[in-house]
Amino acid sequence: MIDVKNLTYQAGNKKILHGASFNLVPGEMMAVIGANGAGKSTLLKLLCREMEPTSGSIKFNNRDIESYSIHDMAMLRAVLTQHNTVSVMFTVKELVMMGRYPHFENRPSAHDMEVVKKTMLETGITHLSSRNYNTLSGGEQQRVQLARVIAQIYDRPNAFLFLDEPTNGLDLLYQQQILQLARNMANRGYIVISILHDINFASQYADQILILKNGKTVAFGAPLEVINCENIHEAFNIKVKLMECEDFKCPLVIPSGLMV
Ligand SMILES: Nc1ncnc2c1ncn2[C@@H]1O[C@H](COP(=O)(O)OP(=O)(O)OP(=O)(O)O)[C@@H](O)[C@H]1O
Repeated sequence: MIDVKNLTYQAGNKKILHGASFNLVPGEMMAVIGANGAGKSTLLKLLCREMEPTSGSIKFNNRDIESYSIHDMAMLRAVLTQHNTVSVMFTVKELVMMGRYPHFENRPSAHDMEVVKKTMLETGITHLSSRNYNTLSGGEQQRVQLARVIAQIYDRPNAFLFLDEPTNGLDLLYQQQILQLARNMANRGYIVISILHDINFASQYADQILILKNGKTVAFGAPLEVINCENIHEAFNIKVKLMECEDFKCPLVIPSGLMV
């Protein structure tokens, strides 16, 4: 369970995040959407404990996150960041094994190797196993990175998966594959939080959506409750039209011009 209350982050005089509050239960996927500079990455960094909040609280499974050791945090949450350049030559299998580093000291156990094998199978990258990671396409690399973070928490059913714009730079097929893999993790009981730029992907894949603008919460709730013209105007400063679509949890959002 993740319980966030009144989370605020300030840099100098600038409030970057103001009083964000939400809670998520196992099996839920939350998308964080909002315009550039809305505070999405700041929120994710606070959740990862990469930065400390100015005020407010974050509880993971009913415990303040500060009470977890660094090792416990590595067992509890895995993070897919945006920039994953690898300067040394690693095979795909070696890179996915990095996700298991918090689980062993010198050598991976048979269990670690089994987890890497299963994760590669589930993310559809087994055929790339011996390839040099740096020779893969952007979409293939993103799937390998996702396999790495899934391997980190594969055998931790109460864990969380945090994704920072995981579909960035990917074609439509890879975008769908990455989000489906994230959705599958939520369906297995993990809590997944993903920053997304595409509102329609957010409403298609997420159970909850947090909409931010200038660090403030515009809305938090199920796609049907929060995806409407008013909230999208408010958050993105654009006009939109809504179109009913059978397979979506809420109407499709179609940009229809700038606000005057
Ligand atoms: N340490 C800092 N000092 C001053 N301003 C900061 C600091 N960190 C972030 N900001 C500002 O806070 C705002 C929110 O940044 P953040 O990276 O969280 O936005 P975002 O919603 O992830 O944006 P994007 O969609 O462009 O990635 C931005 O205007 C950014 O310039």
